[in-house]
Amino acid sequence: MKIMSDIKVTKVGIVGIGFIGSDHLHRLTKTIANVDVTAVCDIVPGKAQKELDRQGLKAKDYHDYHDLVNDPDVDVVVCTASNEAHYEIVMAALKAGKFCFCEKPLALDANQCMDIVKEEQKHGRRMLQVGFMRHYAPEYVQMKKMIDDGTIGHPLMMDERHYNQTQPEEYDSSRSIIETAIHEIDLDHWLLNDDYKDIQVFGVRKSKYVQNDQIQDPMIVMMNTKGGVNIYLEVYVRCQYGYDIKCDVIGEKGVLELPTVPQVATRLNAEYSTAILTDWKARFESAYDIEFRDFINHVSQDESPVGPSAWDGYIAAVTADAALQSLAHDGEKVDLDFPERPAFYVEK
Ligand SMILES: NC(=O)C1=CN([C@@H]2O[C@H](COP(=O)(O)OP(=O)(O)OC[C@H]3O[C@@H](n4cnc5c(N)ncnc54)[C@H](O)[C@@H]3O)[C@@H](O)[C@H]2O)C=CC1
Ligand SMILES: O=C1[C@@H](O)[C@H](O)[C@@H](O)[C@H](O)[C@H]1O
Repeated sequence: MKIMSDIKVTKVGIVGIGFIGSDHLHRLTKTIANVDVTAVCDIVPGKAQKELDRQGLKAKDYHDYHDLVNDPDVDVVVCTASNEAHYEIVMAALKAGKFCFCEKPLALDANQCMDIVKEEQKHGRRMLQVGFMRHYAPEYVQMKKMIDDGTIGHPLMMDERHYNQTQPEEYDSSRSIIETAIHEIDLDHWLLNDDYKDIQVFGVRKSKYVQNDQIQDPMIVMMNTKGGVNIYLEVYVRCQYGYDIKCDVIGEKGVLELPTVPQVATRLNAEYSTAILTDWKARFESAYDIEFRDFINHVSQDESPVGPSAWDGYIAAVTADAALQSLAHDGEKVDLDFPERPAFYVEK
């Protein structure tokens, strides 16, 4: 007797095969069930094919994302290209009527994000998810639940750190905000169930490891929420020693502390030590896995994705635009005001 399976294989095309594109390619072919990566694309000739070969995979290799987006063998577009290419790739995917997963930031600024929001709404249902994977990290999910439960009373302050070991030489202040701090910008109001009231961004003494004058590194981001919570975030993208993410939520009765990834501690030669990770791949591995499982589960059934939305991408971009404005004006406080979340983007 032949057993019929109703499990549908989702045909995915990935645009941008750099650091995270390669990682998601591996994830979608080796970790997430019922996915066929039918096509890849990178603007640099040969780059995507080299990665396919390295991972022992076969897929169509395009150099122009339009060809991938319009390929009938691609049902879902995953955009892992550089920030400046997100807008055009996402718009093309939406215009072609395809579900789309776009890495953060959704686009370069709030205007571009609003265009995407409007394009998505033409479909009458959500078609897009943004790669704010921390919403899926079990430790942040637990923190949110404890904040909602009132475990520490009302949150009063947040104390955060977003340190990268290093970044490419051309990394500038704008990227520190729209590519690095954007994670906390997106995450904190979600954790707190609150909206931002204002933001301030300023530099401190520069690290000697900063080679260009286009970046302020480290920089301090401060936000106040409408509910009166003060958020303090250090962004330091060339800290040299490792990848270090801190998130303390200080409440009326206690403190919630984000755990670091479990590492075996060593007691040896009169020393007690634990390793610190060096990049986001290992630090948020389970979050990326859960995120893609959820996204694929929905779109494979022709259902809208339910993870971070284009509206979340837009809210983050409005905040990031204000952050850049503050940095350009020596850390002046910039007020924030957001339009009401449209019904289209309210969770059902
Ligand atoms: N959620 C997360 O934790 C992470 C998200 N990201 C995001 O993913 C994106 C990519 O980051 P990385 O992989 O680190 O950068 P990368 O520079 O290593 O890779 C980007 C790739 O996109 C390609 N590309 C650029 N424009 C293109 C176009 N028009 N068509 C096709 N390919 C194009 C580049 O040639 C490059 O290979 C960024 O937007 C970044 O913010 C990156 C790392 C972690
Ligand atoms: O999203 C990411 C990168 O694009 C970004 O460049 C890093 O700073 C972040 O830590 C990482 O999570």
